[in-house]
Amino acid sequence: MSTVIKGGTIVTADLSYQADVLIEGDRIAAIGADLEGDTVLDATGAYVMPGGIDPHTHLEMPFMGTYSSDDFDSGTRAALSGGTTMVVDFALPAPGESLLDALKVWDNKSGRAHCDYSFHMAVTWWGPQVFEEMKAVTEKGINTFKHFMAYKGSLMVNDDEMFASFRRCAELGAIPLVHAENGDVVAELSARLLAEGNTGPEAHAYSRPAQVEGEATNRAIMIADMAGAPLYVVHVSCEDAHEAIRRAKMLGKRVWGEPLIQHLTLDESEYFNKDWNHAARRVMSPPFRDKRHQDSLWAGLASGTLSCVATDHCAFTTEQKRFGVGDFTKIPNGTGGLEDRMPMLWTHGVETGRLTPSEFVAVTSTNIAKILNCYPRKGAVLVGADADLMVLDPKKEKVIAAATQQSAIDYNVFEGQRVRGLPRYVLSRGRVMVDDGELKPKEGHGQFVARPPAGPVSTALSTWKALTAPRPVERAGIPASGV
Ligand SMILES: NC(=O)NCCC(=O)O
Ligand SMILES: [Zn+2]
Ligand SMILES: [Zn+2]
Repeated sequence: MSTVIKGGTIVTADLSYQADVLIEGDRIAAIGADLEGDTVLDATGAYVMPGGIDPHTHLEMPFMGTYSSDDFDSGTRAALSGGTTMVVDFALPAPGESLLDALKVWDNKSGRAHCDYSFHMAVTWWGPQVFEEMKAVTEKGINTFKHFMAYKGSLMVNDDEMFASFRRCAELGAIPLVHAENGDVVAELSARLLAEGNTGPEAHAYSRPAQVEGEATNRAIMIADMAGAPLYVVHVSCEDAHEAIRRAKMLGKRVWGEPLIQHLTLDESEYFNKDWNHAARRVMSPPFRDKRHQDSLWAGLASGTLSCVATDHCAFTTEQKRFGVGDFTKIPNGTGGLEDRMPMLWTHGVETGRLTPSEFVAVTSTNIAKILNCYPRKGAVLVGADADLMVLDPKKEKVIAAATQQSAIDYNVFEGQRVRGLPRYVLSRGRVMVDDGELKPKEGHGQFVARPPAGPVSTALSTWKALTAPRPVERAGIPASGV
């Protein structure tokens, strides 16, 4: 059985051109004019592009006394319905737990996935066992390790632990990721705000000013540089963090920054809404910022100083959010966005002229596939690549509404937004998952995508670090051993 996508404009991270795409089995078999196949998908007037890759999701994640409500079933249905064909979730060992045991738990959960997926491994504690197991984790096809610099008392790791883990990443050809907020300062500010009677969701934003993110981002960059590892900074929300990344990049450091669609399009005024539920539903870390910070993020995407747009999809129901009535520090942190990332970015990015269609492809798919070392299997429209594709109809539009979403929660932070540029078709390894706008999911279709270590950037950086490493100066008559 073959499928041909006919009459569309192929958009990749560097080119736009007219051609048909022939798919045989899981893969793209040919790209060219007048191709024939058993099934024909009409892409006239539409763009054929790599399916989105969301590098930052938390599906069924144990967090703040509960579990995020979207699992690999509802979460990947939401992904596909918005044109995302691969998600990368975080395996999260409890402090003291084996990394390999945590991986088994995530393997079990992901059996329900409708689209392909991979994992990052979180480093939530440090010791010889973690050091050893990191190697085994990379051998299982996970080349990224996440570190929380916030959430003091639960997931947070300290600088010495981060330095040790980053060094291990460098040795293994892996990439450390950081949630960059100064957890000590956040804990202090939170306690003070509560003591002063600031208990509502707006205090969440006050407790995490841009400085806590800027400081932690810069600290992580410097620690990674000293450890000889590249660095990926998740959910960059502000100019302070972007500035640190931009500066590091200009100095030749290997750093990537990931803004979220939420921070690009929603602002801090949400936290001052008189409706407690409205404000609490938007509580996430880092919090939403103001227009100056949003402009900085958009500029970063256009200029290339920021690399990928993610969602950090971590969805909690209103009932779960209400755990924090009377104490904002107990509101589960997280928002949804998997279904909305691509249409929101197309609408607010491409339709406004902030991004070109090729830049849209780069920041939603191709850049992250390269960083995670699964390109060109993913993130490409090339012969031999997985047929993970979206046919985006620039004229198709809808109004975002919780009532019609795939996500299991009872609201949507983008409720009421009119978006254009919706999927006409979405294919996951050749299977049509969205057919003329209608979702046709298949539970269990998703497969794990193994991502080997020692990608090109890690290899180049370790070569450079070896070349510039400290070495003794040989001096006549002075033995190196001091004897
Ligand atoms: N971002 C957020 O508030 N929740 C999910 C966990 C994390 O990424 O920090
Ligand atoms: Zn985070
Ligand atoms: Zn996250």
